[in-house]
Amino acid sequence: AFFTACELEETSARDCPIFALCNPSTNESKHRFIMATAEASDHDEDTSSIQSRTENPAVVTFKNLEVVAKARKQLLLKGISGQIRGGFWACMGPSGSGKSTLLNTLALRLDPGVKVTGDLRLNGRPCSNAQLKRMSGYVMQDDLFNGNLTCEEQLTYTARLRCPQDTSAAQRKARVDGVLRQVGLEHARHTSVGTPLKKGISGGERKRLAVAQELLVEPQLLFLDEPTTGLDSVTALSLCHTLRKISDACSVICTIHQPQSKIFALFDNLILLKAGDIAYQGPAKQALPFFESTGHPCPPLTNPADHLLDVVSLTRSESSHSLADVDLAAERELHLRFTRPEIDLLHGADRPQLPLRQTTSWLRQFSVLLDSSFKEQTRKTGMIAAQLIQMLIMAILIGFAFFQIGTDQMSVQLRKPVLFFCVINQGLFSALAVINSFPGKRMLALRERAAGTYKTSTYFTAKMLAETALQVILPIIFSCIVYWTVGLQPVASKFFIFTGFMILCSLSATSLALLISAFARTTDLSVTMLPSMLETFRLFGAFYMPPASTPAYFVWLNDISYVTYSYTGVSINENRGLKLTCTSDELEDVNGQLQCPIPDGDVILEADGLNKLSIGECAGILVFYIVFVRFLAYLGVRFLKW
Ligand SMILES: Nc1ncnc2c1ncn2[C@@H]1O[C@H](COP(=O)(O)OP(=O)(O)OP(=O)(O)O)[C@@H](O)[C@H]1O
Repeated sequence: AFFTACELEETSARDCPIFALCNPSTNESKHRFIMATAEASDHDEDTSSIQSRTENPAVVTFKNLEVVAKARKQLLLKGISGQIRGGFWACMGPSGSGKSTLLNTLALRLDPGVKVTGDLRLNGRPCSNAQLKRMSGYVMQDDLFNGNLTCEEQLTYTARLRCPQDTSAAQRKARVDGVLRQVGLEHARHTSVGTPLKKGISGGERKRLAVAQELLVEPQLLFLDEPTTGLDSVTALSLCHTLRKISDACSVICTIHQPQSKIFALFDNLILLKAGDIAYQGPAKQALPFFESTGHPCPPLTNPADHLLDVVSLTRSESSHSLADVDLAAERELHLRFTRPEIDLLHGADRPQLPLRQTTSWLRQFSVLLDSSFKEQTRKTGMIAAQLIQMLIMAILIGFAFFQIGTDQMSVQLRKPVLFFCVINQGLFSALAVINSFPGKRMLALRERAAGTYKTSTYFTAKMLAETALQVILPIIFSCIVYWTVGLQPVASKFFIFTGFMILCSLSATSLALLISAFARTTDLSVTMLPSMLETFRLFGAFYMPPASTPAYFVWLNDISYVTYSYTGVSINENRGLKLTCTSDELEDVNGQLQCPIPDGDVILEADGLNKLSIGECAGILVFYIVFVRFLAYLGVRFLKW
C-alpha cells in the first residue's frame, strides 16, 4: 500500500525512501515511460536528460578523456565522454573501476604518475588548474585539520586565507556562521577538531567541517572523494542530505562506494564506471530501467546501488556457470544499449566567464598562518609538557652523573663525554618531535596548496618561525641546569656561548628531521631513516674519531655532520682558558720544570685536532647549515608530490 501511495502521488523517490528499493510491482509501467526517455536521450545531442536543480550551473564537459598510468602503461580511463551540469552527482563503480581517477581528473588534481589526454572544458572553455581551483572545492577522503583548533577557529582561519582580502572581519564572521548553519555544525562550533591524543568532533562532523571549509568561498563546483567512507549509515545519510541541499546552489559530484538505498535516492545523476569505462551516465532514477532493458532486472527488495554494482562487476569468469550464455548476452546488450552521448564541447560557452576567487597576498597568508601555528603550538600542552619533562629528566641525569667535574686530571676524561652527550641529546629529542608531527602537517599543506589557499613558502616560513620558539626555549632551560651542575667554566660569556651552541644544535637536528620528512613523506619511513642519519653524524662528529684520525675517504662525513661543528664549538668554548690541576704525585718533569701532564685545555684541543676552527666559524657554519637544510626541505615540500 505504501508503494502504491508513493506512486500515485508521483512522490519523488527521496521523499518516499522505501520506494528506493527495487519494487517489482512498479517496474514494468515505469520502465515503459523511462525507456522512452532513455531512447529519446540517445539522440539528444546535449545530454539534456541530466537532472539539474542548480540555477546557472557550471558546465564541466569532458570528451575522449583518456588517463594512462605512465609506469605500467595501464589505461585507467578509456576515452570517456560526458557532462556534469548542476545537481547532486554520484560516481559509482566497483573498487578499482576509476572513480577517484575520474574525480581527480575533472578536478585537475592530477597524479604526476599519470598522463591525461582528451578535452576538458569548463563552460565551453579550456580551464587552467589555477582557474578551476579558485572556483571549486575539493573534499578529500582523509580530511586533515589542525586538530588543536575549534571548528569555528578552523573556519575563521580558512576564511581569512581564502576570502578576498577586502572582506571585513564582520563579513567573514557572517560567512563562517552561515556555513556552520548550512552543514549543521553550529552545536560543535567551540569543540576542538581533535588529535590522536585528544578526542574532538566525531567522524561525521569532521566530514561536515571539511565541506564547510570548501563552502566558505561559495564554489560553483564541489568535488568529494568518498565522503561517506567510515561513517555509520545514519551519519552518512544525514551528510548526503546536506550535500543535496548544497547542490541547489552548486554542482556537487562525489565518488561513493556502495550507498544505501536512501542515499541512492538522493542523487540526481549517476556516472557508473566499469573498468575505466562509463557503463551508464544520466539521471540516477533512470539507471534501473536502463539496466533492466539490457537484461539485468533488479531483484525484488534489493538496494538499487547494490544491484547496479553487481551488474557492472560481472566478469566473464563469474559468468562461466549455468547462466553463462544469458550473462554474456546481457553484457553485450549493456554495451550496445549505452550509446556514448554526443558531447558538445562548447556547451555553456555563451555564458560570461565564471568569476574567479581572489587570492590573498603573501604577507596576509604569512600572518594568518603564523597566528594559527602559534595558537596550535600553545595548545599542544600535553606534547610540550612531555618534551619539557623529558628534557628536565635528561638535564638532571647528566648534571648529577657528571656533578662538579672540577679541573683535575681526571676531569679531562669526563669533560669530553659530557660535552658530546649534551650535543647529541639536544639533537635527538628535538629531531624526534619534528619527525613525528611534520609528515601529517605536510599533507595538510599540500592539500591547501592544491586548493589554492596558500603558497608552500608562506606555510613553511610561518611554521618554521612558530616552531622555532619551542626549539629555542628547551635548550636554554637544559643549558641552565646542566652547565652549572656539571661545573663547566664559571664564566658568564662561556655560559651564553654554550647555550647558543645548544640552540644551534637543536635547530640543526630539527632541520635534518625536516629534510628527511620532506623527502620520505610518511612518518614510518622518516622514523626509519632518521636514526641511521643521526648515528652517522654522531660517529663522524669529532668525538669518537677526532678529525685528525678520520680516514681520508670519510672526511666529507665529518664535514657535513652538524655534530662536528656543535661539539667543536662547545669544546673550544670550554677548553680555552681552562687551567687544569694535578696532585704532586702526578707532576711530570718537562724540560726541567715540574708541571701537570695536561696543564690546560689548549693541549686537549690540539691533541684532538679541534683547534682548526674558531668558535665564530663553528657557529657560522651551523647557521648556514640550518638555513641551507631548511631550504632543501622547503624544495622537497614544494616540488615533490609523491
Ligand atoms: N598513479 C597511478 N599509477 C598507477 N595506477 C594507478 C594510479 N592511480 C590509479 N591507478 C590504478 O587505477 C585503477 C583505478 O583507481 P581508482 O583509485 O581511480 O579506483 P576507484 O574506483 O576509486 O577504487 P576504490 O573504490 O577502491 O577507491 C586502480 O587499478 C589503480 O591501481
